[in-house]
Amino acid sequence: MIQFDTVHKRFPNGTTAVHDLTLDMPEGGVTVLVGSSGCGKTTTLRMINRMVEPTSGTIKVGGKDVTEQNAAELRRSIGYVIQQSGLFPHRTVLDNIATVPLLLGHGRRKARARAAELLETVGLTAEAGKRYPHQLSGGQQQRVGVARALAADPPVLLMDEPFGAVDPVVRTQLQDELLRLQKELSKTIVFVTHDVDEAVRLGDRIAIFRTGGHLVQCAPPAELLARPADDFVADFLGAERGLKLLSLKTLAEVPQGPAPDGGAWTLVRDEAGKPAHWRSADALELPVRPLRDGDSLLAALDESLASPTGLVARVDADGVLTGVTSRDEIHRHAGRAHSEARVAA
Ligand SMILES: Nc1ncnc2c1ncn2[C@@H]1O[C@H](COP(=O)(O)OP(=O)(O)OP(=O)(O)O)[C@@H](O)[C@H]1O
Repeated sequence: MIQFDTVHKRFPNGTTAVHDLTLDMPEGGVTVLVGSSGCGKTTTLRMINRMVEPTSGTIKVGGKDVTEQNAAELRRSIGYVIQQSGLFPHRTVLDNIATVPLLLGHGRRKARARAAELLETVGLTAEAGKRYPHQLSGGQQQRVGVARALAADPPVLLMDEPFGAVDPVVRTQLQDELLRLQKELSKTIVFVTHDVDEAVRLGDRIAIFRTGGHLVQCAPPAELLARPADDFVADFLGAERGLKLLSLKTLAEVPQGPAPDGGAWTLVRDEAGKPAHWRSADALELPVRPLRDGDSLLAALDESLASPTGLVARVDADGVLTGVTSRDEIHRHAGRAHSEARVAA
């Protein structure tokens, strides 16, 4: 757990970057800091590992006041990932990842073995480990940045716009990877972003700041989307709040029925039982895009609107058809998700 208690940061030039911040960031969870440019997100993050010292107030990590710890040791015990990955250009990828274990006194061999293991964890090949950072794509460099931050197995990970410089497709992949890793590792993560969708996707809690370093609201994404504290938060979350809320719900809770066979549409399957295509009564064939239980209600809504059949084909983890769900059923659940969120908030 990271605890901010009335933390204030005023820089020598008179700028107040963080204004009396009191905020708990739960252990093993992802707390996302969002807000417009200059509202104090990075300063908040950097006070946790003492790259910036607060003017007043206290910050505790795991119950210990950070100012009472040696700053260098503290920094080594907290992973830190930034947008430009911050890799050493003249060291190979493997050596970049091994840096912190080496600093912590692990022998060279052990540090490199750990680095090789982490390469795999973040989805890179052993071959990539032999290259230099400039020989990797932006997305791959970010993966290396994450691997390096994880190298000392720190309980806390600070991530400052880590995926800000990559294209949207790679960004989604990196977010997926982080969610997968987090399921295994349960780190206490503080994540800064400008992107509301990224915040909703990754955050267990989202803290919204406004200029002057004021915290406006901190809540789980569903609560924030259903009940923004004020117009500032509502505007910040954007016009599609309702759709974003559906991105948090999964298709698993929506019932399914048998696939149609012989009416206006037939869902044709291959020998393995996987959906192959839709066939109309007059033999028109259309592609099918099946969804799994873990897909979001938003994806289901999108597919139900896009599919001329008005049906969403559903498959199990192996891609085998389990049934179909109608557009009406999905709409009903979407409406219910909204009313439930409003009541719960
Ligand atoms: N070293 C410094 N000296 C003076 N002012 C600073 C310093 N660092 C940051 N600031 C100011 O403090 C305020 C908060 O900055 P900070 O970088 O924390 O904001 P941010 O929300 O992370 O912004 P961005 O999203 O643009 O990265 C800004 O007005 C910034 O100009």
